[in-house]
Amino acid sequence: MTLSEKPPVLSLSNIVSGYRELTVLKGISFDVAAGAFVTVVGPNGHGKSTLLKTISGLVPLKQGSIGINGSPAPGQPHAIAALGVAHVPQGDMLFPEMSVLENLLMGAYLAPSRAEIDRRLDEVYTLLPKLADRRHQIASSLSGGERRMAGIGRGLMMGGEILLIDEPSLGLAPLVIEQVYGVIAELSRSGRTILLVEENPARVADLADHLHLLDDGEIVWSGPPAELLARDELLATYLGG
Ligand SMILES: Nc1ncnc2c1ncn2[C@@H]1O[C@H](COP(=O)(O)OP(=O)(O)OP(=O)(O)O)[C@@H](O)[C@H]1O
Repeated sequence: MTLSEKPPVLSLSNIVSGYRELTVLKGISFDVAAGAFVTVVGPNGHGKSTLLKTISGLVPLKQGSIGINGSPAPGQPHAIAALGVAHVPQGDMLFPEMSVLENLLMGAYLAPSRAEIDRRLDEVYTLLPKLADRRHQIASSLSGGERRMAGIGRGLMMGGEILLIDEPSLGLAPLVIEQVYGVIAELSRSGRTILLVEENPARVADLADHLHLLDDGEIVWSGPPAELLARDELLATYLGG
C-alpha cells in the first residue's frame, strides 16, 4: 500500500481558527496518512503554529472539523493527547530549573503505569543518548541543541504515534539543525506519523513526503518538496526567494 492509499490518521476539514476576534486559519483542509511525513511551510506569522495548536486543542476551532484515526477529535488537549497526538511546541518550553529527567517525566503525565513510563524513557534514551548522559542536569544548563532534543524527548514521553513538531530548527546553528533533523528522520523511520512546520522547505527536502505551503492562513500550494524547490516563482512570492 502506498502512503496515499493508507487511511488518514489525521484529517483536517475546512479548519477556521484563531484568537478571539482574530481569524488566523481561513479554511485549511488536508489529510495525513499513517506513517507519512508532512510539512507545512510558510513565512512567519502566517499561521503555522496556530495550525498545530488547533490540532492539539490549544486553540479552539471556529469552524470545520478534525478527525483523528477516523473519529472526530475531542475538544480538550489532554483527550487529544490521549489519542496519541504529541505536540512538540516551538522553542524549548522546558521547565528550566527541573532536571532533564523531570522534564521528560512531565511528558508522561497520561501514561498508564510506571512500567510504561520506564519503557518510554528507555526508548527516548536509546534514540537520544545525550539526554541519558544529562538526565540529572537542570534544563537551563543544556546547550540549545540539547534543549531541543529534550523538547522532542518530552513529546515522545507522551507515547504518541502522531507527532506535531513546531519549527525544530528555530534559533539553532546549521550543524545542530542537521542533528535535530537526523533524530526526526529516525522517528519517521520508526513508523511515526509526522506533521512538522518549518519556514525553510530546503530543510525537509529529503525527509518530507508532502509539503503544504501556507500563506495568510490558507494553503496556496501542495506537492512534493522537490517540486516546490524547483518553482522559483513560488519561492520568490511566498518565501522571499
Ligand atoms: N496567543 C495569541 N493571541 C493573539 N494572536 C496570536 C497569538 N498567537 C499568535 N497570534 C497571531 O496569529 C498569527 C499567526 O501566528 P502563528 O504563530 O500561528 O504564525 P507562524 O506562521 O507559526 O509564525 P511563527 O513561526 O513566527 O510563530 C500572527 O498574526 C500572530 O501574531
